[in-house]
Amino acid sequence: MAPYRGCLIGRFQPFHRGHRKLAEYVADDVDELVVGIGSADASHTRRNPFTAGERVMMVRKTLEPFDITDYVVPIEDLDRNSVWVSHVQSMAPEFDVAYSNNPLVIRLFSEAGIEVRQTEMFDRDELKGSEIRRQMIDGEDWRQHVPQPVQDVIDEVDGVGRLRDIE
Ligand SMILES: Nc1ncnc2c1ncn2[C@@H]1O[C@H](COP(=O)(O)OP(=O)(O)OP(=O)(O)O)[C@@H](O)[C@H]1O
Ligand SMILES: NC(=O)c1ccc[n+]([C@@H]2O[C@H](COP(=O)(O)O)[C@@H](O)[C@H]2O)c1
Repeated sequence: MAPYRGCLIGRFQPFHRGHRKLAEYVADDVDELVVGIGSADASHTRRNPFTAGERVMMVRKTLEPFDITDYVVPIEDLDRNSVWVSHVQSMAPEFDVAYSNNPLVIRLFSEAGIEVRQTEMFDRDELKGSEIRRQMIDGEDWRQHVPQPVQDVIDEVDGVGRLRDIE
């Protein structure tokens, strides 16, 4: 029988401890995990500082110790929401269920007849990409909110310097 696959889509700017807990939770639900790196074409902005490749490294290195097969697939944005789900399907391994709390993503998958599961938010006050990026810019302790392999990637690419330099 084909493995039951779940797809987790997000921008992961950066991949933080909330995302890791979410991936752990989804891994319990499915045989294989597809992680879609959304807005793959975006980088070097305050909202999307990291490239798709850098985010692939963050996710792969963090999920490495997990006992699950995972596929990490960059997915560029499109100007047309109406064909985005087909675009995702054209880039990712076939999956049975998607996981997201993003209202637009939920709406688009549901209209395409794909089951979407919403999940609990963990420590959302602290585990939030925009807040972690702000802490990086303001010199606060962002490290506690991201897994060690993600800290290593951010250090490798001088992510803090990059965020401070760009508008
Ligand atoms: N703390 C968290 N706990 C569980 N799931 C989370 C948490 N933060 C985000 N997610 C989920 O991860 C997916 C991807 O989220 P995303 O990459 O936008 O993170 P974010 O922290 O909301 O970042 P940003 O503030 O940059 O929008 C979404 O489905 C979102 O609901
Ligand atoms: N038309 C489109 O390109 C389209 C539509 C819906 C979601 N998305 C992407 O899906 C991802 C959703 O992730 P977030 O939940 O982290 O926002 C984002 O990268 C978003 O840009 C793209």
